[in-house]
Amino acid sequence: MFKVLVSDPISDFGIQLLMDAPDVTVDKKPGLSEDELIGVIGEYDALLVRSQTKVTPRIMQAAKKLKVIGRAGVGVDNIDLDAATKSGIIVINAPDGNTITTCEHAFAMMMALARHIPQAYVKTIQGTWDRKSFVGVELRNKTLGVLGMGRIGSEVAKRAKAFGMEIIGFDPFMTEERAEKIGVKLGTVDEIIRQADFLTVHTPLTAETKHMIARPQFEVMKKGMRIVNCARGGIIDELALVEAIDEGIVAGAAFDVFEAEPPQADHPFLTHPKIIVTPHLGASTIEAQENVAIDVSEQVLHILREEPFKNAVNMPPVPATVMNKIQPYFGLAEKLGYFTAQMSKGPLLEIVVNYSGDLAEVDTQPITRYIVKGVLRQHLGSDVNVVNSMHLAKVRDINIIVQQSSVAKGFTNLLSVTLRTNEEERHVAGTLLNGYGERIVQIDKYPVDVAPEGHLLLVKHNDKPGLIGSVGTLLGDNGINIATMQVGRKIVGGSAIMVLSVDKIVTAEVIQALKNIPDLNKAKEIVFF
Ligand SMILES: NC(=O)C1=CN([C@@H]2O[C@H](COP(=O)(O)OP(=O)(O)OC[C@H]3O[C@@H](n4cnc5c(N)ncnc54)[C@H](O)[C@@H]3O)[C@@H](O)[C@H]2O)C=CC1
Ligand SMILES: O=C(O)C(=O)COP(=O)(O)O
Repeated sequence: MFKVLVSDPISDFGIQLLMDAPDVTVDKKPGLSEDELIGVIGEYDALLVRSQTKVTPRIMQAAKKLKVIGRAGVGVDNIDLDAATKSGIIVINAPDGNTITTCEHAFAMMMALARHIPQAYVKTIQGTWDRKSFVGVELRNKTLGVLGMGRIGSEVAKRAKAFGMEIIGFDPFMTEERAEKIGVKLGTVDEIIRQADFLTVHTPLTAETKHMIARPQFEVMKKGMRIVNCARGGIIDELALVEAIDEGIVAGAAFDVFEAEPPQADHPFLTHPKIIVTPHLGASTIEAQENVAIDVSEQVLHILREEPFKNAVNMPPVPATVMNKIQPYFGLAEKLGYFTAQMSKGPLLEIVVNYSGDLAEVDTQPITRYIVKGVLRQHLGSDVNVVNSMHLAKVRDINIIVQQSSVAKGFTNLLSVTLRTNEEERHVAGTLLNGYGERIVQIDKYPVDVAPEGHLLLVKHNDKPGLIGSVGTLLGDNGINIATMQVGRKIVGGSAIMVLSVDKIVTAEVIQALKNIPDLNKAKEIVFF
């Protein structure tokens, strides 16, 4: 039974899928402190959060069973991604479910700012009928600067067009064609801040975007411009903004997010007459909360059940079309890595992976993660997974070389793994055969055809008459049934290998007895999972 902890308020309707799953129990414990979370996290397989729960390295260390952290929303800046990756915990988010809701909130904030709605409301309900102090401005014919033209920024731009605004945007990934399609002029950050009557930011908070709007930017802004931040606190320097408003450069600001949340009681935004604020409500609609909770619940369930999943934040993104092509190789990749590692002696220095045939034409990074996972699992067991395999190899100074070639030695696809240790170099190649599934087709220099499953016995010997019979007799005498047998050799009478799939474990004594057979050079049992 998988245990899921929900530590922030997340839509019940959205997590119904998890609550109904027969193999899952869900505990809702919103508002736990870091220490409280550390106290309970050890028993959980999955953690579901929004932005309140700060998932720190200390929590991750205590989370011995945790496989996945699901963020019911977009921003994952409350989750220490490096610590998650090192601990092999998959972090997923729900990037699409709150786009429109947050865009609408940014728009509501921009309109409230233009027409002083919050300030006018307060005065009116206090009994003052003040029509002079709240003369606003129209949005029509104003220039809206949009920094960050991803999902939310693009939707804001589309709506601004309907209000008759000119839009000038910047995003490192925005092409001229796409900008033209949504009616946005592209500009540099400098051009945007000089021209904007309204400026709205929709980037994540990164080292690059932190304080991207600060004193030097305020100094060149159009006098009387207005600023909206419904993305992340810290993109705009809060103290520099207050100064810019007090100096008359900025006419007003609307903020949904703060550098520290919740802000201290004496935060200058909370009392400034020209700044309006909301308590991080951008994603807070019934629709968005249901959407993100459904999305994240579906993916968490897939991860717990070891099924394919999407929206991982601490793994490279793979488009669905590519994923469909590469996913069938994941099992083979891990088995090849595991097989080669079991064959090898000595500390591992290098893993060389070669993709050929069909595999040379797709992004195979995720397959490499499975190979490395297979290699490392021999010694690290369940501590290694596809999230941390590359990291664990790196910290052990294991070099990973990935090669591609279009020729696949007669196969439509071929995946080969070579391990270099300080003692030897071992090599295994496999393929996915239509109708037959996973096959190992080469071991070191020998061609074979073996299904990577169960127990295999790998024997190196000299190609001499009677040797196969001796091996069969010895195994038979020890009650070990041979299911299949493959012999591979390069030249008649030269060195050869035998791969036997056997029905039960071959004990150390039997291995030793095999090694005593004349002309039998090596015997090794290989197991699969
Ligand atoms: N207030 C709230 O409750 C909510 C806030 N958010 C926040 O809104 C922001 C945007 O979310 P989405 O549009 O869904 O993300 P997104 O990933 O679709 O878009 C972000 C865009 O920012 C761009 N970007 C990154 N660095 C940049 C830079 N230096 N200059 C200009 N652009 C840059 C990226 O290329 C990307 O296109 C995120 O920070 C997210 O956490 C999202 C949902 C709710
Ligand atoms: O999705 C995001 O990035 C948000 O900021 C929304 O945060 P929340 O889930 O409302 O705590």
